Amino acid sequence: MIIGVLGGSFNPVHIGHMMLASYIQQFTDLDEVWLSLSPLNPLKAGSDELIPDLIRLKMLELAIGNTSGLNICDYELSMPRPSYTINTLHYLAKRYPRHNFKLIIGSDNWKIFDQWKDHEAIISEFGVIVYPRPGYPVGTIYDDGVDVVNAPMADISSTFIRKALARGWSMNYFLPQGVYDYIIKNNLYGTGS
Ligand SMILES: Nc1ncnc2c1ncn2[C@@H]1O[C@H](COP(=O)(O)OP(=O)(O)OP(=O)(O)O)[C@@H](O)[C@H]1O
Ligand SMILES: O=C(O)c1ccc[n+]([C@@H]2O[C@H](COP(=O)([O-])O)[C@@H](O)[C@H]2O)c1
Repeated sequence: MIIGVLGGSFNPVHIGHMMLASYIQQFTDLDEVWLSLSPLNPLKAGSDELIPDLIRLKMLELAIGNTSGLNICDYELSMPRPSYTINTLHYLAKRYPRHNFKLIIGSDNWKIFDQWKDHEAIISEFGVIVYPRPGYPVGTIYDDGVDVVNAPMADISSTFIRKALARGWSMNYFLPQGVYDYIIKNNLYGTGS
């Protein structure tokens, strides 16, 4: 099987992530998409807003449920921090030798991909799928091992959702229902205060 790996902090996972994962899984030759929970992006400083790993994992589980073709990878939670994507891909390739893994990244990350650890090895050993993000036109990419997927864009982010929740706005249409209910029930992101 060909598995696409979509990494993120998922703080919280929102419908933009889910639309993308669902689109790529169904409209490309990937068999599955695995959402890989990243405890800390190596290029971002830790933030107070990052809620505990296990709560973010729980929300991913609620978002995916038993959707066929979508899965969760929690390997990075047990890794030293920050966890680098190349290490995760090497681990997955060793752990699941019958699968081929490809990395899925947005055009925002593609722009700074040369700052990622062993970015050339990620392309040559695994391959990368780039999808468009608002404000970051993909243009034409000639690199072997890099494909572009024209997935539909939803211009929302976890940052926007955290801010809106903290202000008491309803984000029920921006989050998978189970995730929204869980946030409200547990007073996460400043809700209920
Ligand atoms: N609306 C969206 N549509 C498609 N991809 C998205 C969307 N939002 C984020 N992503 C991508 O999903 C991956 C995981 O994202 P991440 O968890 O950092 O979410 P985020 O919404 O960008 O978070 P934050 O606002 O906290 O930085 C990243 O590659 C990111 O570019
Ligand atoms: O391995 C790296 O050098 C590296 C550098 C920057 C980002 N990443 C990963 O890219 C994914 C998306 O990160 P983000 O914060 O832009 O959503 C997440 O899984 C990060 O761990 C990985």
